[in-house]
Amino acid sequence: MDSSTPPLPPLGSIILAREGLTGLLLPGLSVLACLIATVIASSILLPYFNDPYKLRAYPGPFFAKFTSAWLSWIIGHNRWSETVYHLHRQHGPIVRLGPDNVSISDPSALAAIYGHSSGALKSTFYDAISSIRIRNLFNTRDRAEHSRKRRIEAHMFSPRGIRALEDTARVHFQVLVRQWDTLCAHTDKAIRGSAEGTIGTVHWKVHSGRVWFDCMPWFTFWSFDTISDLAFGHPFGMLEAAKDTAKISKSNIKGMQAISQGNSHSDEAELELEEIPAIEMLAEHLDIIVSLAFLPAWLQPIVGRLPSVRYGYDAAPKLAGLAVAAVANRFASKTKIDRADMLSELLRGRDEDGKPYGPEELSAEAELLIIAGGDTTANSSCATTYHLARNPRIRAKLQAELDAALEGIDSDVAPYDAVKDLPYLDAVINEGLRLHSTIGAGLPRVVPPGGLTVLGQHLKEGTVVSSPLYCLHRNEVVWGENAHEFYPERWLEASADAKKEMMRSFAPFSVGPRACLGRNLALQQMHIVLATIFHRYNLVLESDAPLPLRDGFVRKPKNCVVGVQRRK
Ligand code: HEM
Repeated sequence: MDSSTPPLPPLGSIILAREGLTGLLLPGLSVLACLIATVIASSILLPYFNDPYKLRAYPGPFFAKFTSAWLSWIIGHNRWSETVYHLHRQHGPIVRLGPDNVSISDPSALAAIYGHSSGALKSTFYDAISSIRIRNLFNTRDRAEHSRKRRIEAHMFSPRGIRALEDTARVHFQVLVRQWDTLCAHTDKAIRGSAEGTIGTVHWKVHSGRVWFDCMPWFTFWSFDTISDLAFGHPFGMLEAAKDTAKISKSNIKGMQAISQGNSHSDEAELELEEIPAIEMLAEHLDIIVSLAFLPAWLQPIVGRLPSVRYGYDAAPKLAGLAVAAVANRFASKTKIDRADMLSELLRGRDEDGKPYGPEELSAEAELLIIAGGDTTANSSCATTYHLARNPRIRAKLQAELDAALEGIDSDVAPYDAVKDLPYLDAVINEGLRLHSTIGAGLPRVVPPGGLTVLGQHLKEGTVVSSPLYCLHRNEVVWGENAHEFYPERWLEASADAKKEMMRSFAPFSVGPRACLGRNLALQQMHIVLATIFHRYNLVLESDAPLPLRDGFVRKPKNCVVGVQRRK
């Protein structure tokens, strides 16, 4: 043995030392454990017994009485709207969803909670939904800040503003049709009636005289390319590549600097870029932050470190990078500033003091357009397509209407003017929005000082209250026994009184001062895409199974495999 190596201590002394340590550690740990248990117990039990919002009388799940973690758990497991729906069926129109949170499912609740005179503002839930430090139109909770932003942005979403973007949007319908035509051509080339392959990342196969593929990615590629082109003047290029891919700035700090400097040495900002799967990342990110959003703010970043949620939680800077790169490129290229798109409108926008948006605020608003506009339109179009592919009678009736309206029009893409007032197409779109309820959850608001009376119940200031759209859209009292069926005729057959009741319960874009700003654009896009697809192709489902969904803040189809054949 090396003489410099200290001799090993006798075994007995190691045991004694350990016991000494344990003797010291154990009482310390027990005190700490007791302290933690006391803090947790008092933060859960005290509010329950004090009942500061006077919600104890309302029924609901046992754990919801004590902690908002119950609702987080439900959202995290993709069961938000469905769970709240079943709770209302079980308990009636008022259900407690958390220690300070109540859900009211009644048509009168919509105006009372979200209407112009309600006074209820967005809750802290919206603080979690931001990837850029500065707030955007959607997540700002301050009334004055919201009014300022809404004034700046409202006219670009007016019917006239949207019509001005139609030519830009048309290009992406054409690419969608070209890609689907290429897929359909495989049917003729298939040897002994079968073949398979991939285009980009989307798999297809031919059998039974049709080409079969998942149409959900195609709707998202189309919608994200359209909105990125309308918003930034540059599509992501997903449709052409048939792949979920977008370029972002590697460093948002450098991106912001490039925006501030507005360098114009070249046509593009000198930024290091990287490619990300933007749609997948956005979906993961939204799922995670929304499921954590009802937890206390200090707890969210701690839970966000867990390995199972880290990828989605940490995606925020990358998603911000989408907008930062696009805005930086736009600033670099002075020539493109005058292009007719939303970024030009945002750049021109001034508040009443003549102040324009700064670089960070501009990026925050541009990012919002992608997040709010891309996913929602794609999900609504895909869900409506699912119901049409599932119902041959309804599909044939729609196709007869489209054939008559588009006869003699020499265009692969249905012109909006030709399809915007078709009664059956309108009914199909309303029915798709009703039954699917793309945003189906109750949008949380805070009861203002002085309280709020909803459905005869006085709610105390500070209570979080919502009215779930999915439940209102499936209320059998309003929609009848077939409320769960896709039945567009209900919109055409209803008496004037019944229609009035239906409209009181129908709010796919929400109502009041925080209602969807992109409604006109979404409806225009849905009219054109559904008319174009169902006029040109016949679509059927592979199986009659229910549409698989991620049921979070946005109800997103996971996939929708259809068999497609050219009609024209
Ligand atoms: C079918 C498609 C769409 C549906 C179902 C939908 C639904 C909604 C709903 C329910 C809200 C209220 C959210 C809340 O209070 O938390 C909302 C807000 C908003 N939506 Fe949409 N939306 C759609 C498409 C779009 C599009 C295409 C855009 C723009 C590109 C857009 C932009 C916005 C904005 C900016 C807000 C925030 C408005 C504010 O707070 O003042 N939406 N949307």
